[in-house]
Amino acid sequence: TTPPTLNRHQSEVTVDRPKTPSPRRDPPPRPQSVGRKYVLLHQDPLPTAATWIGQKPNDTLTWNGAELPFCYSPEFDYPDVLAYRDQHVCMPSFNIIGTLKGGTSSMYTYMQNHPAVYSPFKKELCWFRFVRIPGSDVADPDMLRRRLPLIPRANEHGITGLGCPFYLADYGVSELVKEIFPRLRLIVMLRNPIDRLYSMFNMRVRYTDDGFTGREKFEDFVRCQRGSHGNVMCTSDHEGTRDFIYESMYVLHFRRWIRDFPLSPQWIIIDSAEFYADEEQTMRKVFAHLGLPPFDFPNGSFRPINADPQKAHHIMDPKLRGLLDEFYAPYSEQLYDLLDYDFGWHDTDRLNARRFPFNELFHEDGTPSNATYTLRDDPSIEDARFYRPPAFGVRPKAKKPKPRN
Ligand SMILES: Nc1ncnc2c1ncn2[C@@H]1O[C@H](COP(=O)(O)OS(=O)(=O)O)[C@@H](OP(=O)(O)O)[C@H]1O
Repeated sequence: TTPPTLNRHQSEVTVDRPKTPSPRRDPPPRPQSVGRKYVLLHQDPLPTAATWIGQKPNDTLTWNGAELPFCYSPEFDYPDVLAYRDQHVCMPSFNIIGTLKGGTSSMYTYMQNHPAVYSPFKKELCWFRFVRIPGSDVADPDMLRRRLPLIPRANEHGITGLGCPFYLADYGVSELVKEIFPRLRLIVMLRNPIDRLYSMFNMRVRYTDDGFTGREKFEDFVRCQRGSHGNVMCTSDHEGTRDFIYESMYVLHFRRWIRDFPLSPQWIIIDSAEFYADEEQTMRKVFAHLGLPPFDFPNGSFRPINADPQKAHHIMDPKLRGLLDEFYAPYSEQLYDLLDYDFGWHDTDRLNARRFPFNELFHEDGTPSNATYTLRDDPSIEDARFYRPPAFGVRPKAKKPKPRN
């Protein structure tokens, strides 16, 4: 067939194709459940799910003696919105949807080392975050397909995938993913919620964006991230600046996501601590689960990406850490129940001896309740100075460069 002509200003491209049976009208049967709830990478043996990756071509291609998975083709089962350029766009097979500061950039980078993984334009193609902004040029559905790797027809063995760790905590993304990429592998890296929060804060201070000046103290930030007048944790109403504290309440995000994607081997859930401790072993398992042949990483491949260069720029007060431990423990425990796995993030013996009614802060569906809890109960935090970030989108003015003499 002649390749379709592409007009960038057209939103739909008509393609003349011979009348062959359409996989969209007559989709291949879904694989049966493999009997496990989901894939947590400590499980051994891993459930095999390689058949989910793509349609098998008639001719197989092997690499290092193993058969390679097949790049998703728009002809396979994707909606028209992505079906152009005929078979030449490789659709994502996986997306690292969370969690921010969980080691996602390293995971993404290490995955790109595999010869059968095609690299898209960049990691954070967060298409579903922007698709709903009316009147914005980023709402263009061409945005995603223009940035996906183009695969020559003869070389469609291999997969591609994206990394948008914002998605886990975003509202409304799971519905869109279900609509557009119903079989996307959802990779989530879960890090100790306090370390994640601290890492997130440090990055913002380092980059002085999102309204940060670079002089914020972690205590002030935690005390009132959203300027909620001294109420501890200042939980989000999901507007404006991202709520980093809320982002670490993983169970709330999972509850939303599993409405559209029940726990199944479509999920790959990774304990970041285990990944940091042995990157190679984790990568081996991720590749195996994606149906990719094993890959021997060259020496020196596991340099941490996005590491905070000045870890000690502001030391976390141990009392504050204790308070955050108390705050997050109930959410983490619910996560352990949901995933049937204890990440061991909190000092549970100490916490069992002292409990705050944090659950009252949220309704079952994760929306904040009117209940408040004040830090005044904690004698370690008395001189409250409230940090109030400016509204989202307001950036400090760029400094004018000094004129040279
Ligand atoms: N291999 C390895 N070993 C140990 N630690 C590692 C590794 N890879 C990433 N990291 C740490 O993960 C943090 C960055 O996470 P992300 O890449 O997900 O950040 S981002 O959301 O993409 O900005 C960042 O944490 P902090 O240094 O605490 O900020 C990285 O140091």
